[in-house]
Amino acid sequence: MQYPQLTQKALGCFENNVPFVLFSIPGSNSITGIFQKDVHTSLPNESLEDSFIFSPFNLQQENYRIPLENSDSYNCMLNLKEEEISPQTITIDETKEDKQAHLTLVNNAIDKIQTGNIQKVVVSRKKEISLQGFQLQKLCDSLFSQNPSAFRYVWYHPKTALWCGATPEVLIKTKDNAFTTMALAGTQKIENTSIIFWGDKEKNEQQWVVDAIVDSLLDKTTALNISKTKSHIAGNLAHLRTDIKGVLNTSRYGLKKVVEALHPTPAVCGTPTKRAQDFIYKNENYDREFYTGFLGISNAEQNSTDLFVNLRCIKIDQNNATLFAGGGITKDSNAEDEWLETHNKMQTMIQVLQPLL
Ligand SMILES: C=C(O[C@H]1C=CC=C(C(=O)O)[C@@H]1O)C(=O)O
Repeated sequence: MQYPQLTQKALGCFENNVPFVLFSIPGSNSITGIFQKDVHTSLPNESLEDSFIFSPFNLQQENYRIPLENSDSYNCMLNLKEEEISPQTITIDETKEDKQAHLTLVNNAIDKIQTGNIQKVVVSRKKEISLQGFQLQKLCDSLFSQNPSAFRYVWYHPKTALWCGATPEVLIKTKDNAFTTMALAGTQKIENTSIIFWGDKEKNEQQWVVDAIVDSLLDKTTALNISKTKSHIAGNLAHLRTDIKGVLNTSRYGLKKVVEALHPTPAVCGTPTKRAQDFIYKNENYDREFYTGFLGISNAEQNSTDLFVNLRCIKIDQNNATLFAGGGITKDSNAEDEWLETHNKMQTMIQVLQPLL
C-alpha cells in the first residue's frame, strides 16, 4: 500500500467512527497503519499483549486497545519531504492568566519540595487552540514530514477523540526477553547543537529518573546495563538521556507488570512517585487524560513490544486542538524558566498544526 491509500483508509475509519492508528518508529522511513475491522470489539481481558495500546496517565482511568487479531495492518514507505524544523514560524499566543496560573503551580510545587516531602514533581498545563477546519490528510502530511527522530502517531478511537504526537521518550522496547528503556529529563532550547552545557539542576533531575527506573526493574531483570548520559535532540530542544538495557525475567513477570512498575516514571510524575502523584492530582486543576500516559504496539507473533511515553502530543476534537506540556520541578527550579520551558515544548507541536490554523 502507498501513503495516499493508507491515509485514505484512515479517513474512511475516522468518518465511520472506527478506531485506527498510524505510526512511524523513530528513524524509520516507513509508516504503519492498524485499522480495527469493526467499531464494536470486545476485548477479552486486561492483558496488554497483541494490541496497539493507548493508556492514560492515571491507570485508574480506562485504557484503549486495538487488538491486532481483529484489525488490518499495512506498512508503506514514508517518502514525504522532511521539512525544515527550525526556525519556528508560528508562535503560540499565551495569556496573562495562563502564565499566572502556571507560575503559581510551579511555586506551590517548589514550596512543597522545600518541606522535604518530595524531591521532584512534574507539573504541566494544557492550551486550547481553535482550528480553521480539521483535515486528517493535512495533519498526517504535516506530522509525518517533521521530527523524524521521534515516535510519531495519529490515534483515533470514538471514545478518546483524535490524538497525535511526536514523542522523544521510549517507555520500554522488548524483543523476547531483552529490553531497552530510557531516562529522559532536563530540557533546554538549542540554538547551536554543538555546544550544550547542562547545569546541576538538570543533571540531578535526570539522575533521579535513572535511579527510579533501575530500582523499579531490579527484581524483574537478570541483567542491567546503564549507558553514559548524553544529550538527546528533539526538534528545537535538547534533553539528557541515559539508556538502560537488560534481560527481563519474563517467566515471572508479564508485560503488564513490567509496564506498571515503570509507569509513571519521575520524568512525567516525580519522586517519590506516590507523593508526586498526589500533588499532581490535587494541584494541576485539569485532567491529563492520555498526555504522559503511554502508547505503542505489543506483538505476540514477533514477541516484541515498542511502547512510548505520550509527550509532545495534541488532542483534536472537531475544531478544537489541545496542546499539553510540563516540566520537572526541583528545589532549584525558577518559575519563569519553567513557564518558558512549557511554552517551548508546545512550540514544537504547534508547527504540526500550522496547515490547520
Ligand atoms: C513532561 C514533559 O517532559 C519530560 C520529558 C523530558 C524532559 C522533561 C523536563 O525537562 O522536565 C520532562 O521530564 C513534557 O514534555 O511535557
